[in-house]
Amino acid sequence: MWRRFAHLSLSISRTKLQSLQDPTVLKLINTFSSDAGNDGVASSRKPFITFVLGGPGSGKGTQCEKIASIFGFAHLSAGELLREEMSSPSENGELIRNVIKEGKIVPSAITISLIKRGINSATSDKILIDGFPRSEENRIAFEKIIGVEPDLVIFFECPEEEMVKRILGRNQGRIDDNMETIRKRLKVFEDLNMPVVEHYSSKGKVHKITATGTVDEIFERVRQVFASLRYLKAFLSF
Ligand SMILES: Nc1ncnc2c1ncn2[C@@H]1O[C@H](COP(=O)(O)OP(=O)(O)OP(=O)(O)O)[C@@H](O)[C@H]1O
Ligand SMILES: Nc1ccn([C@H]2C[C@H](O)[C@@H](COP(=O)(O)O)O2)c(=O)n1
Ligand SMILES: [Mg+2]
Repeated sequence: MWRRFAHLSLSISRTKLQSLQDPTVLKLINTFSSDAGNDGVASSRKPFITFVLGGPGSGKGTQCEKIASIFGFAHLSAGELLREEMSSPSENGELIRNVIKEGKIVPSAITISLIKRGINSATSDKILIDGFPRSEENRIAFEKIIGVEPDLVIFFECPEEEMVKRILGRNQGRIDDNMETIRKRLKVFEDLNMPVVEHYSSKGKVHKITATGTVDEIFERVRQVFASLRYLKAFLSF
């Protein structure tokens, strides 16, 4: 059985928590109302899963590194896992390369098997999944295969021109960091990824972060969300 990171309903009164009247805490109460576990990942623990979403170049990877180092999360970047798979002698390497170059989305079965492996080998039971799910198809497949919903969703909102500027300045030799692919990725983001954000928003799981300003200014907004989690954790002694 997975160990619940935050199984609020067992030990505390919802009314008592709501009496705190802190909007962030109230939102977080809703995020902790998830789902029964199953055998999608190693069955000894139930990780606390955060999906980190945002357009291409919105700063997901940059902020995840900071969250991981300060709050002790394991960071799994779907794009990074796919790039590693693409560069290894994998049977899916060629397919992944073509899909990434076209700015499209790799079939869910491939991405989820890489994420599942990452969750099972993570040394923390708090997991950030960066850049996933990218589509409703990704989301539905994850919930079916892994058997859980995320506890929390962080969404970085950033204007397109800022995202383009950041990607063109990234200089990491990525095959999709060129104007032709960026245009396609932006369209895929609007058409396929935004419905995922809307789905989780309707379930009260999304924390929208304004992703403009310096890395530190943005992290201060992010930090407040995760600090509230810690606060909740201390308050509840779970
Ligand atoms: N607040 C910021 N201001 C300026 N540059 C930034 C900021 N945050 C990140 N960057 C830079 O912008 C580029 C894109 O950031 P990052 O790789 O974190 O975005 P991402 O959302 O993970 O993008 P992708 O979806 O393409 O992987 C990087 O070169 C990063 O150093
Ligand atoms: N769930 C995902 C995540 C990523 N990809 C592919 C397509 C993306 O354009 C590319 C790069 O991802 P990023 O590093 O920008 O997060 O990887 C995918 O198909 N499915
Ligand atoms: Mg990234």
